[in-house]
Amino acid sequence: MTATEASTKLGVPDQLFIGGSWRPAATGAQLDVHDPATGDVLASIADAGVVDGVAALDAAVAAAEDWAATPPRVRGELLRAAFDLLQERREHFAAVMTAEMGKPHREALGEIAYGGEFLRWFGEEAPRVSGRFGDNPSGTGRIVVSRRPVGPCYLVTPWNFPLAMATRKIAPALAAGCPVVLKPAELTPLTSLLFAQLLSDVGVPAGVVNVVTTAAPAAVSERIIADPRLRKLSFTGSTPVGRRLMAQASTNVLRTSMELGGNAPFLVFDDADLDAAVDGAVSAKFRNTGQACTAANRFLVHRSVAEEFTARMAERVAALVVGAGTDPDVTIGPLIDDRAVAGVDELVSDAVDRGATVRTGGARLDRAGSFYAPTVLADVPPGSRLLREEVFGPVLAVVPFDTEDEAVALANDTEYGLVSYVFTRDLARGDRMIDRLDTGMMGLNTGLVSDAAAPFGGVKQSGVGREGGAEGLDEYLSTKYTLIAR
Ligand SMILES: O=CCCCC(=O)O
Repeated sequence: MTATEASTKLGVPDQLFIGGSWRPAATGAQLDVHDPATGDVLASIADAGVVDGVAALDAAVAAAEDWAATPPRVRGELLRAAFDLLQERREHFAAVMTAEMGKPHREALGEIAYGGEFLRWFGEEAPRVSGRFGDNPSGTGRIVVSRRPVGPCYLVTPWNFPLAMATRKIAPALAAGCPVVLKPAELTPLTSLLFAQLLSDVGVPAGVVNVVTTAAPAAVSERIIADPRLRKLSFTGSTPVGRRLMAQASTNVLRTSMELGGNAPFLVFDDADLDAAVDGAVSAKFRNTGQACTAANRFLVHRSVAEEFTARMAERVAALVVGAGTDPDVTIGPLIDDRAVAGVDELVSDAVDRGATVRTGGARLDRAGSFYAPTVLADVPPGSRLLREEVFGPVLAVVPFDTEDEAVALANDTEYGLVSYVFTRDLARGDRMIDRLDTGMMGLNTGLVSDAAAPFGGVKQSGVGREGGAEGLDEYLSTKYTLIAR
């Protein structure tokens, strides 16, 4: 089968979506998309260059005024229609996500439920944008504060959640009245093309959403970000790339939202409910095969329960079923590619060389595709790279601690500050952790915090800005103050 036939079989458009219509790349170039479970080519789609990126921005700029003037209720109802149609098409979306990203089918359905909620939530928020007014203190005029859409936005999304990261940006932008250019990751562009089709089918006007898929993201992004007509950049991805994009965005003083790397601590105190902690650890670590910025990276466990926790985790993790995401029994899919497998293996070898003990897993799986065995490591020594760097794979590293102060110091000993997880039955201690842990989000007795109604985001080098909740809409609005003279 040729790649193009495969693309047709997946039922995904294979061209760029610009100004409401599908078109090939100006150069005719094609980009191959691979199945991480087999390494086979899944589809061959348009590979945009700088010229296409500019055309997409042209289309967004042309649509900006009308979209900003579209009544908020109408914008909200389009988002709600997109939510409904996504539910109807969820099996198709799940199949495409599993094919291009590798996540197990049930996780793909979970991502559709999660990602869809951004459409529903921001559809409901669109008519609720409000301002304020009042007399100025000298009594010479009335202060009117209103909120306006920031203008054309450039949205750059990662490969690990191909739908949810797109809806988390597109939905608030559209609710606020901003047109967008979406650039999905080159490893997983198909879901975004399918989503562009869905938005077009529900009647989102031409030019409001444009999608450019490209194997040259740096060049395309640099050109779009340098364009003075762009007003906002939103990026989810690694901290090094985020830093570079922020520097580029500074030239035109763009509004930026950055969801960057994480190195989440997962604290288990001696009074924790260990059943809940083990369940929480499975979701905080093994969701998406550990490929999430929110994935727990360092399991800090009180010494008195460290052995029991580790033994129970090793048993649970050894029972996870690894394989192609299309197999309904599979709970752990492949990593995104072989480079990712090599990176995980390096970090595990480094920890083991320094004295960590492998309790289960610990090696690449000897089979075709990019698979790494779900792993539990005990007694990971300080100085191990695993404790400093984001693993982005199915590796759970346990570090024992003796006191609350030591646990907090270890948890905060990182340049990142996205999320932390705390398991304790002591409410006062849980409350103290809210103040003491330097992260933008915290799960107290839960291993999953993501929610369309909540502000997702980090502190320190995990980023700036929030996505989701009322705060997520603010990111796409600017504040306008008018003084009405008396
Ligand atoms: O890598 C970051 C993706 C965020 C996943 C989530 O929203 O839970």
